[in-house]
Amino acid sequence: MSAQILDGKATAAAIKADLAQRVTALKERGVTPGLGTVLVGEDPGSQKYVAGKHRDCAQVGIASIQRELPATATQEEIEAVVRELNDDPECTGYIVQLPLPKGIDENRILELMDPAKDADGLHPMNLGRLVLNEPAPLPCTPYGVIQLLRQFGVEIAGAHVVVVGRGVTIGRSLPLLLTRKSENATVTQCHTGTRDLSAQLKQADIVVAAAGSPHLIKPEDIRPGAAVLDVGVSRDENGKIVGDVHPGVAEVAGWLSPNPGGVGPMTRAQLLVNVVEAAERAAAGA
Ligand SMILES: Nc1nc2c(c(=O)[nH]1)N[C@@H](CN(C=O)c1ccc(C(=O)N[C@@H](CCC(=O)O)C(=O)O)cc1)CN2
Repeated sequence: MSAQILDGKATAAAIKADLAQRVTALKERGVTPGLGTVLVGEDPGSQKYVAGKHRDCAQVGIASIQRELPATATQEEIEAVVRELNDDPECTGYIVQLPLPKGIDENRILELMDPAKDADGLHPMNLGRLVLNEPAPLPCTPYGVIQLLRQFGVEIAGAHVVVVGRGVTIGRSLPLLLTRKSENATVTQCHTGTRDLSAQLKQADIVVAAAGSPHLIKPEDIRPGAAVLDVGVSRDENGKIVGDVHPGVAEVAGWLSPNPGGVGPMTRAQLLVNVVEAAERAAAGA
C-alpha cells in the first residue's frame, strides 16, 4: 500500500484564491485587511514562517505590518509593540510569533493582545470561547489539520483520533475542535507521559503527530489504512526539516501529510482566513 498524499500546498492555494476574491470585495467597501506580525529574535525557522505569512498576504491583497525586535528585547519592549498594534487601525489582525525567547512571559504577552485582533486564536478569551462553543478565531494549525482531512474526504465523524503532543499552538486545542458536534471525533491525547504510545497509536483511525520528536511514529505503530498527519518540525544538521513520522509509514497509512508541504501551508492559509473573517465582521459592523 502507498498512502494518498494530503497535499497542503495545493489545498492552501485554493483557499488563498477564494480569499483573494473576498479581499477584493472588502476593498470595494473601503476596508483593507492588514496582518501584523511580531517577531522577536533571529530564529531562522521563525523568520522563515513570518516571511511566508507576508508572502501569502501579498498574494491575496492583505496589507502587511511587520515588527521585529532583537532577542535581547525586554518584556516591556515587547508589550509596547503589542499595545501599539492594538491601537493601530491599519492592523485588523496580528500574531506574535512563538516561541518567544527564554525569560519572556509568553502568556502575559498573549493576554495583552486585543482579542478582536487575535489572528491566531491563542488569546485566552478566544480559547475560552472555543471551550464554550462560541464563535472565535480558530487556532491556525488545528483548523488547518481539519480542513486538510475534509478536503481529502477522510471521515472524521466517529473516528478515533490520537493526538501526540500538548503544546499551545496545536496539541492543547486540536482535541477541542475535533470533539465539537460538527466534527464528532473521539480523541485520545498522548504526550511524553503516555505509558505505551505504540499501543495507543495502533487504535487510531487518524494520527496527528505534533511532538517535535524526529521519526517518533514508526510504520509498526500505524493501523493499515489510517490517516497520518505529520506536524512535528525538527531540523537536521543542514537545517532540513525532519518530521515526527518515519518515511516508512507511507507504506502502511491510507493517507499521509508530507512535511514540508502538508500542515505548514494550511497553518498559513488559516491565518489569512482569520484575518479576512475579522475584517468581514468589522465591515458588517459586528
Ligand atoms: N504565533 C504562532 N506561532 C507559531 C505557530 C502559530 O500557529 N502561531 N505555529 C508554529 C509555526 N508556524 C506558524 O507560525 C508555521 C509552521 C510551518 C509553516 C510552513 O509553511 N512550513 C512549510 C516549510 C517551511 C520550511 O521550509 O521551513 C511547510 O510545511 O511546507 C508555516 C508556519 C510555531 N509558532
